[in-house]
Amino acid sequence: MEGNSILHGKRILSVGAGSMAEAIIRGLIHANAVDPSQICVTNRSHSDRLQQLNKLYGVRTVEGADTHAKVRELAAADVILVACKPYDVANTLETLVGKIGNPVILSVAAGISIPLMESVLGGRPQVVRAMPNTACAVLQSATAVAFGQYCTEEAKRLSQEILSLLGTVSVVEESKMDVVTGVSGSGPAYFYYMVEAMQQAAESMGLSPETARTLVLQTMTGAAKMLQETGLDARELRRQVTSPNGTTMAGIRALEEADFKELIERTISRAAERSKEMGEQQASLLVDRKL
Ligand SMILES: NC(=O)C1=CN([C@@H]2O[C@H](COP(=O)(O)OP(=O)(O)OC[C@H]3O[C@@H](n4cnc5c(N)ncnc54)[C@H](O)[C@@H]3O)[C@@H](O)[C@H]2O)C=CC1
Ligand SMILES: O=C(O)[C@@H]1CCC=N1
Repeated sequence: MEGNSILHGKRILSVGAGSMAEAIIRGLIHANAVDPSQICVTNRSHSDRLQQLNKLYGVRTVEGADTHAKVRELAAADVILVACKPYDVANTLETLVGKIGNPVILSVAAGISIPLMESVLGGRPQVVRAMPNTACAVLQSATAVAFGQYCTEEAKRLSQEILSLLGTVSVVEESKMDVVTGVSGSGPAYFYYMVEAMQQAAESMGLSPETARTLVLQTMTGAAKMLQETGLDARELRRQVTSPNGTTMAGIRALEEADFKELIERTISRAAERSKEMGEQQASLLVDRKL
């Protein structure tokens, strides 16, 4: 662990202990970027889940109901990772008001806008909205980030440092976050779906499950490495696989007949729309509550 890192001695409190919180915690611990004692996790319920995270990663935990300990953790936090479901964000942030200093509020919640979070927190909170993906767990996330109006340079550097330990970081305008969510937040699931489909097809055509898994996984990994390491774009790499009138051409033709590119556009667009919709729902609930 680097003693001179901007993360040195910083306290990170994760509000939420689900898949995304675990992916980030696992990544930070595996990157050897923080000492487990710098991370504390809290959850609304399920103390067995907190115990599990403590056992797996050595992080500290506080139970939702453990009020004194929680108040202490909130007051001391340098970064509060908001990793609960989008519909829980506003209520969760409300419970922080008056109990926190001026930490970086690092939200990974899909759809929930920076202005909404700023308005719930009141004052001049340092809100950072990020959209990582679960590959944080293996330090390969494609993360996009947008900064709120009250973020200091230090807050921007701190959040970027944390996120860049977990993979690539692209700074975007907040208005692009729904699209980002459709592309790279949900993206791993499309990829896994493709893997499932290829494995299923391979098995139904007579390959053993083990052979199907090995061939499909290595094909995906090899193709991803070719994209990264050759610097060639996908179209050129595809051309190199496609012999005139050969097998690949026959396979690609089936994808074209099914309008594969249009299907992918629809897939990303639906996910992006859902992100926008979730944000709008939460914003209107908040307006209703204030009336
Ligand atoms: N799963 C993914 O691939 C990605 C998820 N996200 C975002 O991450 C967030 C979490 O998603 P998941 O981890 O998949 O959900 P999840 O359902 O696995 O975890 C959410 C956790 O938050 C806890 N929680 C709810 N309210 C709380 C409160 N007031 N205090 C403490 N804990 C509370 C719940 O008990 C639960 O453990 C969501 O907002 C999602 O949009 C973002 C990028 C990718
Ligand atoms: O499915 C979801 O809503 C979350 C956000 C991006 C990936 N998973």
